[in-house]
Amino acid sequence: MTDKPGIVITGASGRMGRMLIETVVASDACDLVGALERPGHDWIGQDVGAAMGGQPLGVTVSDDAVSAFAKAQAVIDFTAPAATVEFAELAAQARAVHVIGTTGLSDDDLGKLKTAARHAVIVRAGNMSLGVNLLVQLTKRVAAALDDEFDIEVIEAHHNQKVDAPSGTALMLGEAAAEGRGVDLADVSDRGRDGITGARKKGDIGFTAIRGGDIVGEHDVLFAGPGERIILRHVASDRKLFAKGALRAALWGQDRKPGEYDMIDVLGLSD
Ligand SMILES: NC(=O)C1=CN([C@@H]2O[C@H](COP(=O)(O)OP(=O)(O)OC[C@H]3O[C@@H](n4cnc5c(N)ncnc54)[C@H](O)[C@@H]3O)[C@@H](O)[C@H]2O)C=CC1
Ligand SMILES: O=C(O)C1=N[C@H](C(=O)O)C[C@H](O)C1
Repeated sequence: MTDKPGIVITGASGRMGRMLIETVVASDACDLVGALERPGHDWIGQDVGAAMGGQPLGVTVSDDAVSAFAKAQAVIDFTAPAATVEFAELAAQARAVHVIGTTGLSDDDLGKLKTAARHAVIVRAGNMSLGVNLLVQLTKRVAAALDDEFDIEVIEAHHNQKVDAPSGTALMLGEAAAEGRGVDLADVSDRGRDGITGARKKGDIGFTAIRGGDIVGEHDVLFAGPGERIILRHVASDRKLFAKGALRAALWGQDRKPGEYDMIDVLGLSD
């Protein structure tokens, strides 16, 4: 036992799960106390370090969230919407900080997270990197400075295994652009053009999703105006930056009041 926060990683075998295990184990500021996978996964019952092909870490992969969360001060969760909603309730019961990187959550899912956050700290962001969260603030400022003579388009590219579109980051950027313009994204969002779409509607915020190969995550916000274009761009080339951001959020969340927070709060980037 140490007095460092104990951290549980959900979705341990996933692209982000593995990166998070490595990041937590490499940190002096916390201890890895649990690793979860979905019921039936072939990692269940194995030491997580050995399952990853390395040295044993003394943590057995389990599908028992209740027991794992009882030992944890924080849960870092990059899985899938149904799992995240279930983990939010259990993390709140255990009073563990729940850091959520999962994207593709529905409005109904978000309502359930809000309920869980009455009892515990939830830090959620569609992107945990410093660069993207700076880009969010820049997008808001540029959108506020330009009128609707400038068409706003959010273009994102990801690997061929990504299951949701637009990406969580693209939606964060779209929300920021809408906020800068003083409009509601739901009223102006234009997704998935195909066929005879008619001319672009003034004031819309468009989204385009590219999927291919092993692209980690790339986002452009395009402001296309008469005679000029502004392009704000972020390129992620290593998932480590998301894992580092998530761990920072887990440590930041210790001793905070229950509620919903995001990476703008964690990084101190609010206007
Ligand atoms: N916010 C951010 O900075 C980032 C968010 N993401 C998001 O994180 C999520 C995961 O991404 P990847 O790691 O690429 O996906 P992945 O498919 O490689 O991993 C997801 C893992 O979750 C596991 N899982 C699913 N249901 C579970 C359950 N009930 N209990 C325990 N484990 C469960 C799966 O078995 C799998 O191992 C996606 O929603 C993605 O968009 C990814 C990268 C950065
Ligand atoms: O699924 C991914 O890989 C990523 N998902 C997040 C998103 O939906 O924006 C963040 C990052 O771009 C990688």
